[in-house]
Amino acid sequence: MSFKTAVCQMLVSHSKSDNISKAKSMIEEAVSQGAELIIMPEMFNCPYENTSFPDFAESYPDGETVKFLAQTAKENKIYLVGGSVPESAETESGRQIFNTSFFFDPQGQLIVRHRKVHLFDIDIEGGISFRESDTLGRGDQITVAGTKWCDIGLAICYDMRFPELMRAMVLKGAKMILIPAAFNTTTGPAHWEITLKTRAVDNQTFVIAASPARNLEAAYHAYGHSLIVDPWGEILAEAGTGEEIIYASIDLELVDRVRRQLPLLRHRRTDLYRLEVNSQPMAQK
Ligand SMILES: NC(=O)CC(=O)C(=O)O
Repeated sequence: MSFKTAVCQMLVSHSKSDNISKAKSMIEEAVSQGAELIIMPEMFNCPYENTSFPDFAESYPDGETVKFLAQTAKENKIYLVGGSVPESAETESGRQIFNTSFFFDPQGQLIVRHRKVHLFDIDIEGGISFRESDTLGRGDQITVAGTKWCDIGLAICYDMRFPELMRAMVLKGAKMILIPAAFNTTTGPAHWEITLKTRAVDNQTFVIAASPARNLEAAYHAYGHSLIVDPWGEILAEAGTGEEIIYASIDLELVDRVRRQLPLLRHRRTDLYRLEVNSQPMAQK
């Protein structure tokens, strides 16, 4: 059995309400094309910059964006990954903002939320510097969502660079990994495609990464090139740098076929090495 998935590579502006309206029209377009699983980009309601995260932050379940996501999933009877948004939440160490992805089912119920686990604190000579930890707290869970098709792993952008996290999701049963992301024009050309293809080939899963469109008026220039890769490492769909929806038909039988013919997971030498996982078994809502 296969189903259609879509990635909405949308242009993000400085207006939250415009971003939500744009997301709505792109999601409706994808639904009209038969998509049942739709993935939005990282920070789709907010410019990707530390100065904006606190201003755009909202809480679950009453925030404008999360309400919109739940309602849109329900109205259209789709699985909807709400890219990510700045989430404001009370924690043991006080109020914090997280870079959070909310994943809704076709009844509009939250299945899981993933808070970005690895914060993007980097300084690349002649390129980009960014410190998410200036404004954001980090999540502490490995996130796998149960859906009617299969278990699906969820991570955000920089998380994809950590193969242990991806493997941990796969060991929990994930056959697909979804990654709202916003690489940039320094790291994107160098690492985006090779990293996504490698995660797909190592884990023999579908990997779907959703980027914002490139906005040259923004402080942070997203790479674009949203990508859908199959478990054999084939690219099923790739966006350019502008606003665009990409689609692919997902046949989960391919995961089983590839794993049967090339049994990497079974051939692991767990007598020699082993992945130790310390997080809770499942992300909490
Ligand atoms: N923006 C990110 O979180 C990650 C990124 O751009 C990179 O890893 O490169």
